[in-house]
Amino acid sequence: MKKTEFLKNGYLVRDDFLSKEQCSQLLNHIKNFQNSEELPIIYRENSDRPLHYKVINGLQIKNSLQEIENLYRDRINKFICDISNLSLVPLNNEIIGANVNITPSGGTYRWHYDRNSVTALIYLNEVDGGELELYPLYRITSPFNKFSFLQKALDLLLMSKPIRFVFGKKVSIKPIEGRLVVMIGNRCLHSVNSVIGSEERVNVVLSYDVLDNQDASNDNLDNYLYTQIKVTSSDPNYQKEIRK
Ligand SMILES: O=C(O)CCC(=O)C(=O)O
Ligand SMILES: [Fe+2]
Repeated sequence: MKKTEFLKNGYLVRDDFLSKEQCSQLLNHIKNFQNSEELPIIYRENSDRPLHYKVINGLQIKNSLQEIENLYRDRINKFICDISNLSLVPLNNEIIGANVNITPSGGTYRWHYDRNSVTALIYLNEVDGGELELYPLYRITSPFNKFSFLQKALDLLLMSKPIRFVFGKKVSIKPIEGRLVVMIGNRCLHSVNSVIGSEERVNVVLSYDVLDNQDASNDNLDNYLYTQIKVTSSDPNYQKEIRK
């Protein structure tokens, strides 16, 4: 099958995917949700850029934010299958499948690869700073994926600032109301730059995978991303054993 533009580039940006009205309606629902349930600030120190945000997880979305659940299972799912020619489906793991990231002033998201293959991001408001920074198709994957330590070593090497600077080609994407970004999340190194000003940056994160790659379970990473629980691993994206 012919490789689509999206697969060749590793990412795609589509402006006005949601209208201003749709964005403000979603923002309102998210605000109401935050008034009914206080979200903890997650702060995970990191040598380069910390993870500093609040998150509404997939179960909370399923129970309280039906429009986002519908976007996840319907419109966006169709869109990403069209642009990739792949049979992509929502994740079995409902907590991590659909999220809303809320990044406060000064907040950032650490450099990482996603554990699923395709990720769609919808920005609901425009803020200063808070750019999505990405290195398209930057990851070198080890053919020996049983040895996760090798992959971890490769990833950490390529992630380091000087190597990124010399070998990487960084793309910076401003968060703008209604803008959709789709990327091959497990091949594009990405991160969120510091949010400037007082307004929180709010965006929807929808994760998909192919049917036979649905075991994204990693309790340590879930605790790291969704709770304030102390975690021991230096980088919880990597487990001692990779479960494939
Ligand atoms: O908020 C963004 O722009 C990116 C978030 C992200 O990479 C993630 O939640 O995995
Ligand atoms: Fe990500």
